[in-house]
Amino acid sequence: MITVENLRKTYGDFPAVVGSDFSVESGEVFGIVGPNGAGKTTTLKMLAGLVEPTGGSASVLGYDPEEPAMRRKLGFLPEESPLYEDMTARSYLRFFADLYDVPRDVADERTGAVLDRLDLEYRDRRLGDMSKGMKRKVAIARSLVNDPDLLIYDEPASGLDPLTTNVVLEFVRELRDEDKTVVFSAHNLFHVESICDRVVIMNRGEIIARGTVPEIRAEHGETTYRVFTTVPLAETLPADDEVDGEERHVAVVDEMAAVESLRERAEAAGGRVADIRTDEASLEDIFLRLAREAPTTSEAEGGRGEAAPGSRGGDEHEPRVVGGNSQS
Ligand SMILES: Nc1ncnc2c1ncn2[C@@H]1O[C@H](COP(=O)(O)OP(=O)(O)OP(=O)(O)O)[C@@H](O)[C@H]1O
Repeated sequence: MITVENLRKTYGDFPAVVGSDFSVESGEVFGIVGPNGAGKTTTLKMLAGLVEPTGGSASVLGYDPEEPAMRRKLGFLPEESPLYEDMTARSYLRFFADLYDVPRDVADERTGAVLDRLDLEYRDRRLGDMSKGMKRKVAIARSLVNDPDLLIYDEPASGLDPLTTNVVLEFVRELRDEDKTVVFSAHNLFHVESICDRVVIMNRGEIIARGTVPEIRAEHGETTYRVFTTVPLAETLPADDEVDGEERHVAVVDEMAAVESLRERAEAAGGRVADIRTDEASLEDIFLRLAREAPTTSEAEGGRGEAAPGSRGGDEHEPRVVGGNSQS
């Protein structure tokens, strides 16, 4: 559905996207995640044909994104939706239906169903009098007016209250169930973790990790085990809770071999391992670590463009030493 090869964008001298490679399969929810300035919006705009790449290529729905035919098959939600303040939601959606040559009755039914699912009331209210969340829902309905197979959403839930965020994210999840493909950006990792099939993590214009959330966890995250024993061992500390009058001691280890060793020694000491709890790194933990390991700003300013094309996932992404000091 989307193939991106060594896609780059430089604004003047500033490399906003330094060479992305990824593909999005039909029916996926694909997340592009990263902090402010990572290059997410620039990437999405290149896919939507709104920003011309400086280099590399993108194929979207089998088209070059610049081709008008592609845009008719796409639903794009910009980060800030430019809504016409004096129009009502209804007239605004009809206006876009006309632009896409969608008959009004079809458009009314289609967008009405979307707004029902998004719980938007007051459809005859001026857009200028609507809250941010309401406007976002209208913009989402607008993105579906032409019944596209592919949706590109820039930060769909950014700045919304928790309830509205849930409604919007749940809606995105449901789009997948209807065989739509969704590519969306977020800086809130929780949003991505809960609904994406696959993600790329971007930082300072480059992709620093990619895969399903479990794959990224396996590759970049640390799993630790809290092992509860009924007898004290060299590396255990007393645990707060007793269970049925039985003492609990706890050790934190990061390998199954260490868990086994604790088990053997607890049994040798007349006790046992009573419980093992696994703590998995959240995407947030992994992201913070990867971002720390990424180039410093000084390297980024002079060196984003020198980066090898393509992803820097996996072994390629060793912490790099800058000016003799690695980031700590
Ligand atoms: N039109 C432009 N001219 C010059 N620089 C730009 C332009 N658009 C974006 N940039 C710069 O490119 C970098 C990437 O911006 P981009 O908007 O793609 O990031 P982002 O990940 O979407 O960030 P945010 O979460 O803040 O929206 C930023 O440093 C930004 O200042």
